[in-house]
Amino acid sequence: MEFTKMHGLGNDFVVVAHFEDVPKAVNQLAIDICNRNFGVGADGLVFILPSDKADVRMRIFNADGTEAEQCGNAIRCVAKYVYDHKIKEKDKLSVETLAGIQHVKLHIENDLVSTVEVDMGEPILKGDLVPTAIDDPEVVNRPIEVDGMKFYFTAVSMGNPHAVIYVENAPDFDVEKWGPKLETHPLFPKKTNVEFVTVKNEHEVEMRVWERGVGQTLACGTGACATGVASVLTGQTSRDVTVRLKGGDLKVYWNKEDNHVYMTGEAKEVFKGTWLGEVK
Ligand SMILES: N[C@@H](CCC[C@H](N)C(=O)O)C(=O)O
Repeated sequence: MEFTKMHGLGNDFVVVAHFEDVPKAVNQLAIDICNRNFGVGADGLVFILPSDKADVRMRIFNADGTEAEQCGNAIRCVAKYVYDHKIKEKDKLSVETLAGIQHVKLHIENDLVSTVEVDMGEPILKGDLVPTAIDDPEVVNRPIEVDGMKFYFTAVSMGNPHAVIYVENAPDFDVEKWGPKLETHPLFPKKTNVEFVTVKNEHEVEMRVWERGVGQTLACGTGACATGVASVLTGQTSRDVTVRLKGGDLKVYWNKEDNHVYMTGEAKEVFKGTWLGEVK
């Protein structure tokens, strides 16, 4: 199976673009291919597929084999792949995902996509998609206890679940210790992505992330969007923020007019390869 290795700020993906649909045993394939010792190594496996509703369809599988509804960094990689490989030669694309159709604008330099702006749609603050079992419309700063430690989380869905937690110093926070305990807390029936955030000023936050089904990653696009929304809801930032992640920066803008969240950042193609394992 031919693949391309891509990343958005170090959130890395094995991208496969020549299938009509995903293989039957896709969950095991994702586990095998994402393995950093015995496979290619990646945070996720991404398929770019034909769509009858949009320019292309994206399906994203986490390193543990589970399918995610949405992935902000992967959408930017998909958009870059589609333009750079001349699958569609236009600078505005629509991408079908399990969380709906996303619209992207491409910024092109020397005939290649450099950065991508994604309309990530409206954040979801209530209902089944919000990562909490409690039927309570109040999403902001809810208490949660793990191993005798109390945190406060703001629940935001960007199509996939996020729990945003403000901490004193995100870059020094022990993500590896607390991330997995929060991801699998009984309060989150579908598990959750967890963002640890420090607000620097009204236009800048620092974020570290523990991703559902993956572990700590260098960046998370939907996590950055959820953080932008949570930071406005908690009155800490303006609607226009730079989210500083381990792998680099993302611009997030939550537009008051249409209630949509816009995310802008880079996407990179790193290498091509052939997967020699079985694809069933
Ligand atoms: N890295 C992604 C999110 C990938 C999916 C996530 N792990 C989930 O299970 O929801 C991003 O850039 O948004």
